[in-house]
Amino acid sequence: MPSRRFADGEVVRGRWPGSSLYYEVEILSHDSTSQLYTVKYKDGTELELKENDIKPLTSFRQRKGGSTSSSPSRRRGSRSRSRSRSPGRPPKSARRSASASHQADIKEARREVEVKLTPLILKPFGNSISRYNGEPEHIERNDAPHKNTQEKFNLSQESSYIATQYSLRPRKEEVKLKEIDSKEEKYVAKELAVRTFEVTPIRAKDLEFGGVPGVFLIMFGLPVFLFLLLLMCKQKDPSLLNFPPPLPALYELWETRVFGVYLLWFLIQVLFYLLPIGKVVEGTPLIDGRRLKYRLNGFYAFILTSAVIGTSLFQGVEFHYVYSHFLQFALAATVFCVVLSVYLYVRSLKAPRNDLSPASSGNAVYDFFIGRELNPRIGTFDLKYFCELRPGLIGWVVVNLVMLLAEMKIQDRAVPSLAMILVNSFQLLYVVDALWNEEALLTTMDIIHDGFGFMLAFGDLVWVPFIYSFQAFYLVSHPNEVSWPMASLIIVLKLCGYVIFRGANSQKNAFRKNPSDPKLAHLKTIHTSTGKNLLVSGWWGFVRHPNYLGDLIMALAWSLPCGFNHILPYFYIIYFTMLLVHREARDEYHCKKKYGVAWEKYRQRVPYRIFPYIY
Ligand SMILES: NC(=O)C1=CN([C@@H]2O[C@H](COP(=O)(O)OP(=O)(O)OC[C@H]3O[C@@H](n4cnc5c(N)ncnc54)[C@H](OP(=O)(O)O)[C@@H]3O)[C@@H](O)[C@H]2O)C=CC1
Ligand SMILES: CC(C)CCC[C@@H](C)[C@H]1CC=C2C3=C(CC[C@@]21C)[C@@]1(C)CC[C@H](O)C(C)(C)[C@@H]1CC3
Repeated sequence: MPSRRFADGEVVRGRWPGSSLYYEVEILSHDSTSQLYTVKYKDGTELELKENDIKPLTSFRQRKGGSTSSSPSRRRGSRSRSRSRSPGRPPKSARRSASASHQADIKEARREVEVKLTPLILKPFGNSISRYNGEPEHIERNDAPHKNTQEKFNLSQESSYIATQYSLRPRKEEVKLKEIDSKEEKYVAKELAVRTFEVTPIRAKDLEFGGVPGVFLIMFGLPVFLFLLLLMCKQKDPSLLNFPPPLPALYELWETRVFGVYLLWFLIQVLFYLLPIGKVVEGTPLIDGRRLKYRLNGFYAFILTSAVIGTSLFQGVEFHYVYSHFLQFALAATVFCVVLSVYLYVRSLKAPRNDLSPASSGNAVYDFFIGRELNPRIGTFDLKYFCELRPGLIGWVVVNLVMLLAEMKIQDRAVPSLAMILVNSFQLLYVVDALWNEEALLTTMDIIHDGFGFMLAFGDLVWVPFIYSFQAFYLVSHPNEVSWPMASLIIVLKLCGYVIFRGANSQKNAFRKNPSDPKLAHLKTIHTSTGKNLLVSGWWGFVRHPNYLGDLIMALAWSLPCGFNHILPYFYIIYFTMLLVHREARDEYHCKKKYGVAWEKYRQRVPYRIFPYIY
């Protein structure tokens, strides 16, 4: 049996995941199978660390004068000393051979970070590690003056993560220091990136979606369920009490021409994605400090697609073909998604460990579903990012348009029904909003946490275009007349949902981008030991996931135009409630791990998750 180096109860220094910082931790236990130590940070956060990420207290060589207990001013003194070793001052490395200097620099950088940022340094600031995170006195107004330009701040904000980890200085000073330090920290992060970061395999108990049996069921069940729903919806009486229609044989559903049209659609979107228009931004830092670049041109892709669709309509292209072959298109998309998932899994086997998703487990079935590789790319082409917003999401709008035209044709209408117009415009607003705020996607769980595997491939390429368009599909064969007063009420509901959804998402994105944004000065925050704070007022003080609440209200407004004759058009809101309740639980789990006691405090301050006074 392999021996362990540290005993339970021993106080050591543990590396904070994703950074090079070492904090005082207590060893709680050790798992001999996974060889992981469960450690507790002073703010109560419990994490599992590898032995390599733990160091005895004695191994931390202190700077002369014992800087770990230094006062704020002395600390800054130590900063300026460290700056003298930044790339801006080459002599040291210039004196050495390239590889020797490289290695030595890494060593130096590591020692630098370890010594400079020991938690003891910050004691005089009432740091969250030495005090209960998020206590009332730590809840402060977000009213720091905004001195720096947005651009400057953005540059330093994420990359100076290391420097701000435990710092609770006045914000004014903080922002200045962030700027000064950003270059240095970037350098350190870059150098440290050469070390391989081992993705810790998560244990069976941490598997989400019901583990291996759960994901197995989802992978086989969802496509079958999709076809059943579509077939049911096509029935004259789509009551759930009716026996579900038999699934047609695969050969009846397969049409090579349809698959060709689907491929053409996909390739057009690839082409638009590759156009060198739109600004390039950096994603959130990866586990090894790197930040990937993303071009934001989703909105342009949408405009170009609209132009192509408009021209095709004008040229008399028969869009009814999509409606009359809807099941065939769903199958073509499913087949494409399966092939893509297999490709993603196979290529992930060659991916460096650094590139694996934190959600991956080491189990082949589970990883095929959740995605093994976090950001699979071919050159600069980011497969996950592309699929999340382009072929499926824009495809959804096109499918809705197809349904609108089909309704006019089948019901022999000169103009579409009010119900169809409402559904089309509501969902168009949702998609345009997503593309307009494309950058916000970079901070979602899908991009940061989940890999790219069957789950997102199927969700993005099949589920979104063929299930999210379900209301419009339903209205083609089940007309519903909506009165104007009813329509007005539904519009008000949709707008309320949208205001909450957009308000909450924009507030959080603005805060994450620039916590000193003067527009957010009135908001209260809780400090956390990671350096990122949590909003506790505004939308995020209302419930813990106000964006989900807004999204669900909008989802209800999408179903109401279909009337109350059948439950089928309400499938979306039922599914979506389940998805978001589950997603909220996943996010809660991650935030608890990330923020420890501060998250607990946030939960106390904001007790409801999604629905105020209900849940
Ligand atoms: N239409 C659809 O099918 C779907 C739509 N969505 C929508 O996508 C959007 C993004 O959703 P999702 O990625 O799940 O999650 P969120 O956008 O809600 O992001 C959750 C993260 O926000 C941060 N956070 C949580 N609480 C606070 C707080 N009080 N103050 C500041 N930051 C906080 C945390 O990350 P950190 O602290 O690390 O920044 C947390 O992990 C939502 O609007 C959702 O409705 C999602 C799924 C499906
Ligand atoms: C069926 C599967 C088990 C689950 C599939 C889930 C996916 C359909 C969703 C997961 C997260 C999504 C997001 C959006 C669409 C649905 C999926 C892919 C989103 C692009 C919709 C538009 C929003 O404005 C958004 C915030 C950009 C969404 C991001 C998450």
